[in-house]
Amino acid sequence: MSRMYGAFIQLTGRRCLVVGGGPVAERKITGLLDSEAEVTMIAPRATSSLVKMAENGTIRWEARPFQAGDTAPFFLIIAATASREVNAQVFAEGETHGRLVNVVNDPKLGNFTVPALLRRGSLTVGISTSGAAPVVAKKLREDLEAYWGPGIELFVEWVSEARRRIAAEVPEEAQRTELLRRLTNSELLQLLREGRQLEAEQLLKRIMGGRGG
Ligand SMILES: C[C@@]1(CC(=O)O)C2=NC(=C\c3[nH]c(c(CCC(=O)O)c3CC(=O)O)Cc3[nH]c(c(CC(=O)O)c3CCC(=O)O)/C=C3\N/C(=C\2)[C@@H](CCC(=O)O)[C@]3(C)CC(=O)O)/[C@H]1CCC(=O)O
Ligand SMILES: NC(=O)c1ccc[n+]([C@@H]2O[C@H](COP(=O)([O-])OP(=O)(O)OC[C@H]3O[C@@H](n4cnc5c(N)ncnc54)[C@H](O)[C@@H]3O)[C@@H](O)[C@H]2O)c1
Repeated sequence: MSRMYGAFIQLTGRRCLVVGGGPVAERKITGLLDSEAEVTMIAPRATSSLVKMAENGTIRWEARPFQAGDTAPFFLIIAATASREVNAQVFAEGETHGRLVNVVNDPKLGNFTVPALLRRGSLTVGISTSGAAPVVAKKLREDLEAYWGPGIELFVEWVSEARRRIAAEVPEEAQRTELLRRLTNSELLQLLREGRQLEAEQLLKRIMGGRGG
């Protein structure tokens, strides 16, 4: 399998189609909703949680098999049935329209794959094995989650806030870069990882030298 191009896609309000309603479709739909996509599912049968999501209007459900022409209105399509033939048909049609198409059960098909995602606030870490071993992507994601804990989210928030202040208060470019480098290379992240928040706050203040208070 060739090496994939990494990208993060803005899906807010975009119409996305998932063909299939099994456990794999459910995982993909949960991910799409987490990115605020507008999700339509086409499948004769669906898991009980997908049925609930359709009932309460979280997703739109067309309870029938896939038909030619179904992909046309969608920006992104996931072929998640257990049938290679149906998934291949979904891919062929989506590809004709130049759409983004993911196929869950045939590594030779599809033009994108879904990575394992570690999400903490504005931070997203995506892990791909280029289709070689998805279970490894999952394991690494779990390891990273356990290693960084909730501290990683505060770290990103603090550096982001510091970056805003530095941009407003430090006119000299080289000095701005140097300050940000000191922050990110400091013990700050390690202290937050270990839950030593008070010490982390003191270190932050020391490095920022009173800027922005
Ligand atoms: C990362 C993750 C994202 C997500 O789906 O959200 C994801 N698979 C996950 C889990 C997982 N998948 C499978 C198992 C069972 C163990 C096993 O068999 O290995 C488990 C583990 C579990 O479920 O616990 C089976 C499996 N997966 C694919 C095939 C077809 C094939 O390879 O032929 C088969 C065989 C099916 C069969 O037996 O027929 C294919 C794909 N799976 C991908 C993504 C893409 C490549 C990602 C990469 O490059 O690493 C790709 C190519 C297409 C795609 O789906 O985008 C998610 C972890 C999320 C998380 O927890 O963080
Ligand atoms: N990519 C991944 O992450 C991953 C992980 C595990 C398994 N898989 C593979 O993904 C596939 C799906 O797994 P699953 O457990 O969700 O399967 P499943 O059999 O539970 O669900 C299949 C779904 O497809 C629907 N369906 C069947 N024919 C259809 C048609 N013509 N049009 C529309 N919908 C149709 C069914 O109604 C059902 O909702 C399997 O081939 C499995 O091996 C992929």
